[in-house]
Amino acid sequence: MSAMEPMTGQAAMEPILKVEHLSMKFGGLIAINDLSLSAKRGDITAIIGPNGAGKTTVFNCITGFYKPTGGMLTLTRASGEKFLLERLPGHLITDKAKVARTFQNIRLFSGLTVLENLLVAQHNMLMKSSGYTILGLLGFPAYKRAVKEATEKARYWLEKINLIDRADDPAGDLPYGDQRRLEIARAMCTDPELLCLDEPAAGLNPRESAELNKLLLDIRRETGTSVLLIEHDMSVVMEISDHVIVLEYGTKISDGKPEAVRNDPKVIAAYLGVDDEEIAEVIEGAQAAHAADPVDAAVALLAKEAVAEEGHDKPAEGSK
Ligand SMILES: Nc1ncnc2c1ncn2[C@@H]1O[C@H](COP(=O)(O)OP(=O)(O)OP(=O)(O)O)[C@@H](O)[C@H]1O
Repeated sequence: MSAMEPMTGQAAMEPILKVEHLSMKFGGLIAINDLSLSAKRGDITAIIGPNGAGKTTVFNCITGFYKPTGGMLTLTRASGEKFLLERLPGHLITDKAKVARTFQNIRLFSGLTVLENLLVAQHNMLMKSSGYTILGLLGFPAYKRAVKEATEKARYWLEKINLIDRADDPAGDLPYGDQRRLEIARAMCTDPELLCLDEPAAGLNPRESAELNKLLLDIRRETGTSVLLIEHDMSVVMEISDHVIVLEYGTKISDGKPEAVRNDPKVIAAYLGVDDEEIAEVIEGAQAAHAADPVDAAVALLAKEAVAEEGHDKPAEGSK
């Protein structure tokens, strides 16, 4: 298969993203080990897992920042066109495969205005309409039309994220939560079919996390964009995801609906750093004791035990 392939009739039914036998090594470290997963078109799919599980590495492989050591990443657009992401240069992953991303650390142009940040995102489209010439930039009607359209699109997204009143302020002056939403708006200005968000709720307070949930659900409903999300904030993951994939040490340990994953002893064990058989036993105990939410009760009990154990291990204050 070439990096770009024409549509087939079946294609629109296929998952938007299929990752097959992905592996990524950094020297002797195996960050991703034979990982396969898929994301359904129109779904919000979350990738979760403890620190260092390999989530960002998967994103970096999908978005062309890393060339994987092995495996295949197939993006199928709604038109049926297929792209092998591991073979595409980064700029074509955005322009042709229509994948956009945000980063764990905010990467806005803080000295540019809020509106300008959204226009820069559309730079490639504007350059194309100028015919890549100075004359084009000066007078081409197509260019003028493209600038008008780009500004309209930017303003549309600023309305959506409630930042239209701050359009002319430097992006760096915005509060942190607003900058996070602006990054999402910037990604949406490239008209992605797959939006990859790396910890969009990091550093947000509960009100801002709730706003983020609403924004992502609105995006999905109004544009049909598929969302792939890395997130540690379980209030975001559990409330808006259709499908959750859990990684640990670069491999998949669970995959399913949010509720099923939340109750999976393997997942709880990975997060608490304990044995999954022990978790299963404690959950059974909580069920037998008729706890309202046996999983919550089991997690609370194990977390309490872990804290008590840690306190026990610590030398008494004042001792050397
Ligand atoms: N460029 C790199 N060079 C060397 N090792 C790397 C590189 N990128 C990631 N790693 C290693 O790969 C493993 C997975 O890292 P990754 O950042 O993908 O995990 P993560 O699940 O996103 O973690 P977190 O939740 O803390 O962001 C870690 O052991 C990390 O140190």
